[in-house]
Amino acid sequence: MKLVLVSACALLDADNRVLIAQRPEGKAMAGLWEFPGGKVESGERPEDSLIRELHEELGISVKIECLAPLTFASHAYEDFHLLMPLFICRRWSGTVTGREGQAIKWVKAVRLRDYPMPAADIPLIPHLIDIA
Ligand SMILES: Nc1nc2c([nH]c(=O)n2[C@H]2C[C@H](O)[C@@H](COP(=O)(O)OP(=O)(O)OP(=O)(O)O)O2)c(=O)[nH]1
Repeated sequence: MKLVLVSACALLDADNRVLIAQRPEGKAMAGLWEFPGGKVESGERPEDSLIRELHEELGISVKIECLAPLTFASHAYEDFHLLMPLFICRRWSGTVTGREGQAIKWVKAVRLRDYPMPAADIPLIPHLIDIA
């Protein structure tokens, strides 16, 4: 099966709220709430890919040293296997904005289960609760 590498980030605010974004209509898994990020392109480091996506999707600038690895998802979807490192980030510049029209929300880690997320993300929630 095809292995797809996706970098994702849990942005955490001063109250330990986590940022989630809603996948837009027309995309696979539309309507589900996800951690910002995206596919790592060939030749790209996962961290650089994430920094690029955070800028494109949310309009913020993140320094590589502000990304800390938390855990990863390894999940078999029907048509591909997802390997997704999850970083956390508490420091960025700029204001978080849904630049691609996506809804965004700051949510307490213990409330993440109230938002439908992709199957791969469910096992990540306890890790975020642990650090909150
Ligand atoms: N960014 C992100 N993607 C996730 C999460 N959980 C999860 O299963 N995914 C999946 C959804 C997609 O299949 C893939 C991320 O791809 P993407 O958002 O860059 O690309 P896409 O689906 O828009 O596809 P494409 O049009 O770029 O090919 O990882 C998550 O928490 N965040």
